[in-house]
Amino acid sequence: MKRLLLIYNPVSGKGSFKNRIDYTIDALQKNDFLVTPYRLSANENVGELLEKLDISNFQGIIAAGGDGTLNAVVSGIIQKKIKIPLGIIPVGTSNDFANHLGIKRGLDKALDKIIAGETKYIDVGTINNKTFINVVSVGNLTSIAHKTNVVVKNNLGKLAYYINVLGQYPIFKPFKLTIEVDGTQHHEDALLFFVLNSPCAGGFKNLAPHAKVDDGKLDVLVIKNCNAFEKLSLFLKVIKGEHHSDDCALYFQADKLLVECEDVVETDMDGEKGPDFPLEISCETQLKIYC
Ligand SMILES: Nc1ncnc2c1ncn2[C@@H]1O[C@H](COP(=O)(O)OP(=O)(O)OP(=O)(O)O)[C@@H](O)[C@H]1O
Repeated sequence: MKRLLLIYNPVSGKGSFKNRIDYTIDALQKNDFLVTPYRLSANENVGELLEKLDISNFQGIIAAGGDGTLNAVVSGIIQKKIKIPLGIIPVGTSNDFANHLGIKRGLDKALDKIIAGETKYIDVGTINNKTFINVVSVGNLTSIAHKTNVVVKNNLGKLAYYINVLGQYPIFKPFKLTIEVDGTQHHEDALLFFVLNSPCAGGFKNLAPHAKVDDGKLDVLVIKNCNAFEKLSLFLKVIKGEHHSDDCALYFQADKLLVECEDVVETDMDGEKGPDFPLEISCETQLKIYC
């Protein structure tokens, strides 16, 4: 039998996966996989866990949770240079990254991908020596994500987040960014800043319309400071994925960038608090996933 390590987050999304573990083990066992479940703790270092477990006994790792769980597990895999494939069971609130990979909600669909055993390599981002799988963001959107009450978020899902975004969008505070790419510096008075691996983030499906997870590049999007009318018009374009050529947006691709900020603003990576400025961001490593 092939051995799989199943790392699950008991609170992701509505916390429902913990009631589906027996079903998951049964489905995989019927297909000749022996499953070792592991219950993730808040802020756990998965790299240390993988070292303790002697991962050479396993043929694959599964992460069951949302984007934050995926970030924790992928960080451990990259940190310990582990080469076995990763399976994803998307049971978080947004699951932006899994959605883009075509791994839809629904346990059976996710398990089918693991059982079928097909794999591919995808890009992973690095920010100040930490790993991100989907997105780095800066700006008020980030503090809204961090401040959105977990209980409310789990009950209302993305709606709680959108209500907060819409309420606070008119009063987003601008910040002064310098982005250095290939020897060129961009100076921007920004409202929001994103570096994306996939096109989807924050529940928006086309935030980076040209992004591909396996092109060795990251997509950079700056929403510039603009007047109230331009803000509203841009927000509507973002929903349709038509914002990237707008005068109030700067959008390009890069494999390496250095970002400095004159103001004090929070950063976010994959929905969790990110490092402080300056940010050294690159797209370097490739991750093998069941897909
Ligand atoms: N056992 C646990 N108890 C409480 N919190 C946990 C536990 N394990 C992990 N966490 C926390 O869960 C968060 C990650 O949640 P995750 O992103 O998977 O779900 P989500 O927010 O519902 O989904 P998404 O990010 O896709 O919207 C991290 O902050 C992590 O520290």
